[in-house]
Amino acid sequence: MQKMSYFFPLLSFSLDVCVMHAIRLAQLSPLLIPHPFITLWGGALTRASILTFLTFTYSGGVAWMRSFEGLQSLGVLCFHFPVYISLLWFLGKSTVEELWGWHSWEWMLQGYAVTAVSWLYWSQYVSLFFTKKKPSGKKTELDSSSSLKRLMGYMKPYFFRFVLVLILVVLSSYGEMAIPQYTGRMADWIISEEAPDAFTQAITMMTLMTMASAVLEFVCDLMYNITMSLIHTSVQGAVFQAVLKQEIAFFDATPTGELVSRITTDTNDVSEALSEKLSLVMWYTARFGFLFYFMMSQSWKMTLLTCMGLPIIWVIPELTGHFHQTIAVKVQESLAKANQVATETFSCMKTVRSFANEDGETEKYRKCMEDTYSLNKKEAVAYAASTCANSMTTLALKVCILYYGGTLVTRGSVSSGDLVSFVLYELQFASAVESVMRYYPEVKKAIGASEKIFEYLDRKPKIPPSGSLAPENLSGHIRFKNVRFSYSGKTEENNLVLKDVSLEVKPGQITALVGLNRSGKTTCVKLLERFYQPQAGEILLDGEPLLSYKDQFLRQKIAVVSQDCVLFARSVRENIKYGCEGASDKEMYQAAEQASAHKFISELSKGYDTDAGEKGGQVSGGQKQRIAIARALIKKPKILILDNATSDLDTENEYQVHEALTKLAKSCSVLMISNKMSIVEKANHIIVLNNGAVTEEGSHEELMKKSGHYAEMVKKQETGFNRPREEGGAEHGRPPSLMGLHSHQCIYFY
Ligand SMILES: Nc1ncnc2c1ncn2[C@@H]1O[C@H](COP(=O)(O)OP(=O)(O)OP(=O)(O)O)[C@@H](O)[C@H]1O
Repeated sequence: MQKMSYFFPLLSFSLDVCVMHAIRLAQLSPLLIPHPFITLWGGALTRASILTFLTFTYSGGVAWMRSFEGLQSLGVLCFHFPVYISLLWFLGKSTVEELWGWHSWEWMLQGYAVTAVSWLYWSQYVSLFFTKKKPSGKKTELDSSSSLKRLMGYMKPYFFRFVLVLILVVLSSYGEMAIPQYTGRMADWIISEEAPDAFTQAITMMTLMTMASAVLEFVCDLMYNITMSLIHTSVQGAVFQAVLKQEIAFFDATPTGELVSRITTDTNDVSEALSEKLSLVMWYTARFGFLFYFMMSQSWKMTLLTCMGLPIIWVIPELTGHFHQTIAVKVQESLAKANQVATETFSCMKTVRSFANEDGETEKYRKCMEDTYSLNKKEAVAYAASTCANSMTTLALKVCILYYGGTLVTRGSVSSGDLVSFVLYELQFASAVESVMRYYPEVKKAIGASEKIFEYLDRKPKIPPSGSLAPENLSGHIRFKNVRFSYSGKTEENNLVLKDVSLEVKPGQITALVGLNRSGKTTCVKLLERFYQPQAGEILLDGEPLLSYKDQFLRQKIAVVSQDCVLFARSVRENIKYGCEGASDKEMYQAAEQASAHKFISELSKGYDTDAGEKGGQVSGGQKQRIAIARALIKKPKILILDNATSDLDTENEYQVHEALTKLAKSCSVLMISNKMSIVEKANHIIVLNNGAVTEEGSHEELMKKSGHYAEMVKKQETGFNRPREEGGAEHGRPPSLMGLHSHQCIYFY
């Protein structure tokens, strides 16, 4: 079957030759002699039908022939003569020679050459603009077209600027045509020795137009790049905003690096491609248009010859270049092999020496280098051949154009100046077409890449809509009623992090939530902050579902300080006033006093204006926590949550903070998560969480009497089960109320 398909082109060609000869004979019949156009079109139709019939019916046919490209090439082969000859007739040119000679051997082979060139054009270049190489198929096409629409949306506000840019591109490109155009005129002047005015006029026009073109190009580039930077900034801002709106689970699942890369790298890549590459595509397309127009106006025949030659001069160097590339890769591999031998030998030098194998290794290395040398020789030949093919094909096209142009000048069809202009146009034309072909796919790729950015812009955050409640008097009474929750969203018992949790945090009290690690304490806080939604049960605030409150209102009323509290790389003042920029300095000092932070902040080099450093790196852990507590207190919250926020405090500060909390608790609810029993035992109410379920609750004394989980935890601390972190360190300066506490109060539980 495979063999048969090689036979098929030969069969088609033989059949085509027979058909063409049959048409030639038919044309000589008395019936058709007076109607050569009927023979021309009828013959072409017959030829096309027979070849198509063979393509579809012959079982050993080549599949490519049945594809769109195959049928298109067949169409070019059969119909380019009728179209060309009819066009000549339409333009009033003589067609006798063509009408009676189109089926000759010479014309027929020429027809195959034209078909091959047109196929090259299509497959290598034209199809780039439509369907070429789309491995992911339809979706990519759709994606890039919808991305393009979205990008256009961002360009809309600058519509008039873009129109102006386009006008400037067109005008400036037109101005660039002055040099070839007037050089041709000057050549004509030299040959025909016209009046000196013509020369001066040509040189003046050329200078003026070129200067105007350069100025317009400058203005255009400036305007375009500024506009693209504006678009870049607005896209980047929109992506940043869209990312910030996402639910916390999205941030859990998406690595920070990826988020940053989308906002910076991806938007930069797209913007760069659109600023640079799109601008080049615009310029070269405009140049291409003018060059083509001027070339056509000089001589359409020479233009056709140029267009026929261009794919050949691109394809041949591409093929030789490919050969060179393949050998270059082999050279690299061979060098890597030699390097490996050297590295291995040096790293195992002791083994080599002990086996006295220095000569063996040298021989091995020499062999590798010999291989590299022979590949280097091949590479040098391939490089030379590639360079030579490049210049030879360019030269061949130039010679063809000059030869053909010379013939036209001799015949008087074009002037010598026109030929000079044409050659100069042709020089720019080849590079203009090549640049459009090169940069257009890159622009398309960038537009496709913008899809990734729009993915974030389009993403709807999986957060329930904000409620409407924002009562003036919020007491801060929290109730968890049979709350069940899992991070994965799965509701099977073994996936649940919280299992039917019911608890209450009352205003005017300090409530402590304790439990072993990973028992779900922080998860309760995250649910209170509405970072996640419980799968079952409900959370009530002052008797109303948490969801019915306004987002902004809740963020104001609930303040959370966690152990891993983050300070921003800003001044301490900005950190404390974060989110409460309107707060006065007096309020800031008050909050800092309550958090036992005022003294140490005042002692910092620049006081409240000291930079906290990256992630608060300029201050110690305990100081960071106190600043974070001050940041929470300045909000005057109705619910204050301290999630292991006092773990890094020394005893004195811990005492002061606790005093402040006790005062604060009178006007709000304080929920404290801590494994530091010295603090926990002072809470009004203690809730013990074990493996996602509430196992005990009550005051310290009540829980100790129960001898359950809580009592066990206290006992473990007392017996020093866990690593002590601060032994006796608080003796000096310990405040009276903390003096004489049990030993467990100085032991931290992890
Ligand atoms: N973002 C998350 N995605 C998936 N699982 C999580 C996430 N955060 C916490 N978990 C898991 O939920 C469980 C409870 O964690 P949580 O942080 O609420 O416990 P905890 O009692 O506060 O623990 P610790 O005292 O160690 O802070 C743990 O098994 C933890 O691995």
